[in-house]
Formats: sequence, C-alpha cells, structure tokens
Amino acid sequence: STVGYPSNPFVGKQMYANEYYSSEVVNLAIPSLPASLKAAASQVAKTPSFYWLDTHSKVPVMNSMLDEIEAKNKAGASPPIIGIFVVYDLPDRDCAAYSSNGEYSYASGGAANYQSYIDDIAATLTNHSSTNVVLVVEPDSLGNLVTNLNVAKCANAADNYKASFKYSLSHLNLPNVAMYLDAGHAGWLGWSANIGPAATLFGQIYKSAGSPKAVRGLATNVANYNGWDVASAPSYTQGNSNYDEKLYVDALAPLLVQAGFPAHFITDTGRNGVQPTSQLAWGDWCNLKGTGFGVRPTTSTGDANEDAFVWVKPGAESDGTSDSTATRYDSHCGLADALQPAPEAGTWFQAYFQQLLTNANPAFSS
Ligand SMILES: O=[N+]([O-])c1ccc(O[C@@H]2O[C@H](CO)[C@@H](O[C@@H]3O[C@H](CO)[C@@H](O[C@@H]4O[C@H](CO)[C@@H](O)[C@H](O)[C@H]4O)[C@H](O)[C@H]3O)[C@H](O)[C@H]2O)cc1
Ligand SMILES: [Mg+2]
Repeated sequence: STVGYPSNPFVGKQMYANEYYSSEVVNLAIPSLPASLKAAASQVAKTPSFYWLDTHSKVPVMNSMLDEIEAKNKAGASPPIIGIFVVYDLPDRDCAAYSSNGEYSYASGGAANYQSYIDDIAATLTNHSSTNVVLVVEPDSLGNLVTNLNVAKCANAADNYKASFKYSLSHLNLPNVAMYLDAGHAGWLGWSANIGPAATLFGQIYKSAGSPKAVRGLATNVANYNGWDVASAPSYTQGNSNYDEKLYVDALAPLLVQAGFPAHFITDTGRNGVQPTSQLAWGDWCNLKGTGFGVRPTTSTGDANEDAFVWVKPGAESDGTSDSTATRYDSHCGLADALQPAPEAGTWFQAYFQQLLTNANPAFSS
C-alpha cells in the first residue's frame, strides 16, 4: 500500500505562536479586559495557532513569519520551531454558506488566480527549505462536496474544486511540508450516511494528485466545537454513533486505508473546552455561545491515529457577521445560540475572546 508521509511532523518540534495572533491579543484584547483576566490572556498570546492565508495578499506575511522562524531556529531554538498555516482561498469558497465567501470565483478566472496563489505559497516554502511547515488545506471545501451538492454554488464548483485540489496537493508536495486536508467534523461527515462517501472522496482526491508524500492526512473539527473524547453522547448528536472527534477519526481511518489513503489526523481543540456545548442544533457553527479554549496544542493525544491536538481557528476571530444587511450575512450567525453582535469573519470579536478565556478548560492560571 502507499507509504504516505512517514512520521508525525509535530514530534520533536514546537509550533510557532505567530505574532499576528499574539498582537491581536496584546493590543486588542488585553487593554479592555478586567485586570483579573490579563494574566490568563497573556498566556493565550503565547499559544500556537494556525495563520490563515485567506487572501493572496497574505502570502508575503507567511514569508516574513518563515523568516522569523528560520532566524530563531538558526539561533538555536529547541525544539526547532515549525510553521503552521491554513491554505484557504478556493474560488467560490464556503459554497454552502455566506460568511466566509472569498476573493475568487471560477466564473471570473478563479482557477488561474488560485494556481497563482498556490505557486506563490510553493515558492515561499521552497525559499525556506530548512523550515518545516504544516498546512491545513481548504477548510469546508470537500465536506461541501459530500453533503451539499444540492446547493447550486457547490454543485457548480465541484469539478473545479477537485481540479484545484489536484493542483495544490501536487505543487505543495515539498520535502519540508506536511499537509492535512480538511475533513469537516463528527457532526458533519461522521453520520453513517456521510462517512462512506467522505472516505471515497478523500481517497479520490489523494490519488488524483498522485498520492503526494507530503500529504500526511486529514484535519478535523476546524472552526468547530466538538469534544475529542466525551463521557457520553450529547443530546444534539442523537442518531450519530460518532458523537465526538475520536470516534469520528477512529471510524474514518480504516475506511481511508481501504480507499488507498493511509491518513493520520489532527483535530482543532481551539474552541472545544466546554462539553457538551450549548448548541441548539449540531449544525450551529457560527460564533457559538458558551464555548471555551480547549486543550493546548500537544502531540500527547493517546490515539495512534491522531498526530496532535492543535488550535486551527484562532479563538475570537469571528466566524461571520451578525449584521443582517451585510453582503456576507449568513443566518446561522443570527441564531439564538450565536453570540451577537458579531463582526465580519476573521476580524477580532472581543466579547468572544472574553467568553473563551473565562470558559477555558483546562483553565489558564491567573
Ligand atoms: O440522522 N438523520 O436523520 C440525519 C439527517 C440529516 C443529517 O444531515 C447532516 O446534518 C449535519 C448537522 O447536524 C450537517 O452538518 C453541518 O453541515 C454544515 C454544512 O452544510 C456545516 O457548516 C459549515 O460549518 C463550518 C464550521 O464547521 C463553517 O466554517 C462553514 O461555513 C459551514 O458551512 C456544519 O458545521 C455541519 O455541522 C450535515 O451537512 C448534514 O449532512 C444528519 C442526520
Ligand atoms: Mg467558517
């Protein structure tokens, strides 16, 4: 069978706590926090989270971050620091929702724009060949091709998404890179009706790109709230035997091997500290009330399938605006379990930061 990426890219390394997120916390959050929360917040500022390349114009920021990591490693950082980034600029992005629609569309040259975006990322990575980098590839894309082909925008984008994946996975297949493709979460693709088709699609995507050595596996729960290993099935998971991310990962892994994709996994624990969640429905994904920072990034997962727990969605960067007159307004951000008022996706949401901080589990020392 295909060998795949040979080892866990996080072992013996430390993840980069990027200065963009730390400056949001230090400059935007801490000044307006009650004194009692400032010490905890400064610990969040030092916690590694993924930096999202959500526009082509962010690629130069990746370049400067890799310069900084390279300098720290040359100066003897121990363990060596690795970069952690999200590739997130597919044309017709977030095709079943509105909050995170992106800059490109296939109807107006998006396929070529996306290739140029990927080429710039590849060049940046090649120019930093001594620095190891982990990439999460395109949150919410393949999941929508499993469950939302009934949405015209997703159906119309499907073949283009697959072509864009073939391009990105083959061009980012570099010796200093490990990639994890986004695999939604237990409440999305973990349902018995979805998990088989999901495994089939992931296998097709992997093989269409030539089974790239740099593809290590899949990322789960990105920008979502599910627990890793919960004591009992929350009520909102009724009907889905995969009611947490460990069950989802352990169910999906063997199906992927059968599909010719020897995958390992990482799971986003950035906002899953409170279990069960206060979701009124499991599909409520926008700025969920009552959440807390979860387990800090670590390779101590207790599961051979699971390389690491990571913070992919940076806590308190909004999931989407609650302004119903906004172009990118999605009704999920106006639900009773969504914290409001909320700013545009990706922008700082101070009330949400304070919520995550006070509900953090494990708690931050104050
Ligand atoms: O037992 N039954 O009888 C039965 C019947 C029907 C069932 O249907 C399943 O119901 C699930 C909800 O329970 C659906 O899962 C939701 O799908 C949405 C996309 O459509 C996801 O939204 C994305 O979320 C991202 C962040 O995660 C955002 O970044 C992104 O913008 C946003 O678009 C939600 O997370 C995810 O929870 C499944 O599709 C659906 O197949 C299941 C069982
Ligand atoms: Mg989103």
